[in-house]
Amino acid sequence: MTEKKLILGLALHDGSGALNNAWRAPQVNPENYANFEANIRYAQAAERGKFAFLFIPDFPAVRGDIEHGGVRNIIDPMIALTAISQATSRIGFVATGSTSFQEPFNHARQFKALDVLSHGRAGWNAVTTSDPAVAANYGKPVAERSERYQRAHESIQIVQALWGSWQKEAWIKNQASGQYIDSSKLQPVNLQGKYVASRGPLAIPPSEQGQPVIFSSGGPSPHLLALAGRYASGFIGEVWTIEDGRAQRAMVRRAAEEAGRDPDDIKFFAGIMPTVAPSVREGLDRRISILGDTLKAQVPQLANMLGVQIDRRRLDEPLTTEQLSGAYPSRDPRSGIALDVARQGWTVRDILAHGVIDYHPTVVGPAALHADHIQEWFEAEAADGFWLSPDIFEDGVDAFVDEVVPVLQQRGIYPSDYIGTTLRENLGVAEQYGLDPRVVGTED
Ligand SMILES: Cc1cc2nc3c(=O)[nH]c(=O)nc-3n(C[C@H](O)[C@H](O)[C@H](O)COP(=O)(O)O)c2cc1C
Repeated sequence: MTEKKLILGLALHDGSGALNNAWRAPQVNPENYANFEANIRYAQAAERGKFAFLFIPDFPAVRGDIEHGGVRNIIDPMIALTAISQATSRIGFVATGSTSFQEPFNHARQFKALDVLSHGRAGWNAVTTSDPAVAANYGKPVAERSERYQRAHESIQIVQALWGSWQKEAWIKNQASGQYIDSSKLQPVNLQGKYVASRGPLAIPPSEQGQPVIFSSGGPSPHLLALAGRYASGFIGEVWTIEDGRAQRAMVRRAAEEAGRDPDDIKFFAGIMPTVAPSVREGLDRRISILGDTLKAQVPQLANMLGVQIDRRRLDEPLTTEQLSGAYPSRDPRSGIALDVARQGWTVRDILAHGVIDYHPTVVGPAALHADHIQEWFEAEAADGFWLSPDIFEDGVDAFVDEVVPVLQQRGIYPSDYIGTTLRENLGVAEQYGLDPRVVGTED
């Protein structure tokens, strides 16, 4: 049995859950969007399950079907995590911050402050954000990709330099001598890039983990790989199959090596959207009762994925033999899974309730099924860990922690306790303070 243990993270966003319509589920308080106590409860449950981190995606704009679907975003990641940090002691916090719209000095200050007040548990998911609705909120156009990534390289380097600008031995705080700071160890960084700049220094001391950990998320474009390879300790991918996971994890590790780093210093995370229930049937029914008519609206997309006509009025019938023999997976990476589920003979409604159109693989059913999925991917080296988006946070986090986590622990692939007190220790990534001396230059 391998000594290496898998790592878990939990997505937090609107206080309801990852399912469409989660805010309408009877066990959910529809005010949870503005109710921080709910997020604190979920964080404490995840900590009971020894999760290494909470992950907060962020698209600061009104987008999507807000009229019926809810806001699908957290009010403010840094403020939410500040509150949560005071009600937890081990779990880490990875918040998204856009390099395209924030100044590096703001990022450096906020993330290091969170790191210090959480005693070394902060991480920054540095994204380039290409959503025009977000850009409009900052009064800017969406820059083209190479500019966004150049700005991202400059931003992360400036942020890390600012983090290191209060050197480890700078804080004398000698009440007898009267010397507070050794000012030779708190010096400006004087960094001027093409898009961003900062003089510094940043007046925040090191945390217990030195400085926050950097994460990257997205598809494996050459731009993103070059960024992640240089700076990221965690990479959140978007993969539906073990083969995809293996390929993307290998790409991310290679990118780290090419940047002069140890590939084990970047952990690859796959997503999973769990519905834990006593049986698959009960899990599907739980999802159907919440998803309601949104399932019917997904029928044309399913038909496209499988290359067949599907009549919306025949939602409660399986695909016919003719439909199945004519079906083939489209270019949509989820269509192979959809076809497998269809071939098992489920009705169209049930196929959709399996989450075949969700944005990460969905597992529905008893704990052992979830553990099998996770173990299979982990042992195939398709992921170092998973970030979970439970269907309904209110009872879905507890169900995963109380039912699935013990199975993973019994199988010897998940730790029975936290390795340490900092995010860096619990991810198993190297110490770093300031810039990484192994990493030089920006994107070619
Ligand atoms: C799992 C995952 C989570 C992401 N989270 C965010 C996010 O919270 N905010 C954001 O602006 N972009 C997010 N992204 C988008 C990516 O960072 C990136 O912008 C996207 O893949 C487009 O790539 P490009 O910038 O190279 O065009 C996420 C992507 C993935 C796969």
